[in-house]
Amino acid sequence: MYSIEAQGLTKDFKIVQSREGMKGAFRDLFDRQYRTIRAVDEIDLRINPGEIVGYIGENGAGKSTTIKMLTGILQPTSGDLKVNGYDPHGEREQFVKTIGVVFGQRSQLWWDLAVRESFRLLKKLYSIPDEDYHRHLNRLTEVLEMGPLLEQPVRKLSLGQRMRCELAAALIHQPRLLFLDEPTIGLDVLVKENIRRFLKQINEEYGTTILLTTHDLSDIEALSHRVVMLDKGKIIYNGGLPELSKQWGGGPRLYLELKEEWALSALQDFTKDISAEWQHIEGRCYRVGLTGPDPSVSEVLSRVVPHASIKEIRIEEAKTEDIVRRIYQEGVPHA
Ligand SMILES: Nc1ncnc2c1ncn2[C@@H]1O[C@H](COP(=O)(O)OP(=O)(O)OP(=O)(O)O)[C@@H](O)[C@H]1O
Repeated sequence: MYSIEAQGLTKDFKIVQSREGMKGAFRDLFDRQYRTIRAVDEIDLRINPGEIVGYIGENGAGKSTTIKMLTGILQPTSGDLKVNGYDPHGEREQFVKTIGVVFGQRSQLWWDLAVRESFRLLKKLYSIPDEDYHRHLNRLTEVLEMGPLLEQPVRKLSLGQRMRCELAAALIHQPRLLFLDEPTIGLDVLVKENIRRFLKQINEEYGTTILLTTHDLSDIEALSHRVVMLDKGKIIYNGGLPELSKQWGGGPRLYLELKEEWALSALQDFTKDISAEWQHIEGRCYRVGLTGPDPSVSEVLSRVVPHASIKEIRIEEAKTEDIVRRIYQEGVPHA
């Protein structure tokens, strides 16, 4: 059984379309016009138990809407959906016991209560047996180093401390599937690192499936086995991160500092029969993108060396962030 199995999953929102001017506003009062926005457009998605999948996309791509359907908050307009074997919206009561949710911006802890009291309430809510609760809470307290935080009211916690408690709250009932929305937003590097280590640990130890939505690609790089990229409600990439770099990274780039400044057109001339993209950085510094399958660094150098003297050479691998930004900007050509 898949943790998540969606087929043709779609969500439309009907929104009121306002007419212009005073007259329009007046007409709107009596005769409303609606427009439909397709936020999620027939997506097919299968996630196996134990996978960590990064769900990425630009603002407005439809990530939150998908997560809301997967967690049962929103009812899909059409399509088939099973999460942990349940229809998330239709069988909400049993279903929520099998998932954990952390939304970076929202808290599921009670602001004025001590952290331990919030956990007690969750124990009741999920009907967790005493023994399981204590064993699991002790383990979470140890791994997330929450000991000194348990008696403090939530409102007194720092963001990093609160996020650790949020994670514990989402996992207290040992869900098989964890949804994380921007789990490291606003956290400093050290806390981010700890949280990522913890997530890896629970994934390995308990086989918890994790679906992670984030704008911070280093979260994805550190954690995900697979990345699913959404654009205008459609999945445009579903695969590994290294493959993404290989497919759209444009290969390595060559950084050259020449002894003299050359006109870009002259340098382009040297390599005009191979797919090398020249860029003038500043002064005597240039960057050459090796985009096609054929050109190699040595090929480019062999064209340049007879004409121009080189002061410094560096090979730069394309960064995931740059690749993803490029895909967002240019789209996936053969999606
Ligand atoms: N309740 C709603 N009513 C009308 N339109 C909505 C509603 N929720 C989302 N939308 C629209 O659906 C589209 C997808 O929004 P969604 O919030 O799912 O994107 P997102 O990828 O999560 O973006 P972000 O990264 O900014 O959170 C957007 O065009 C948004 O304006």
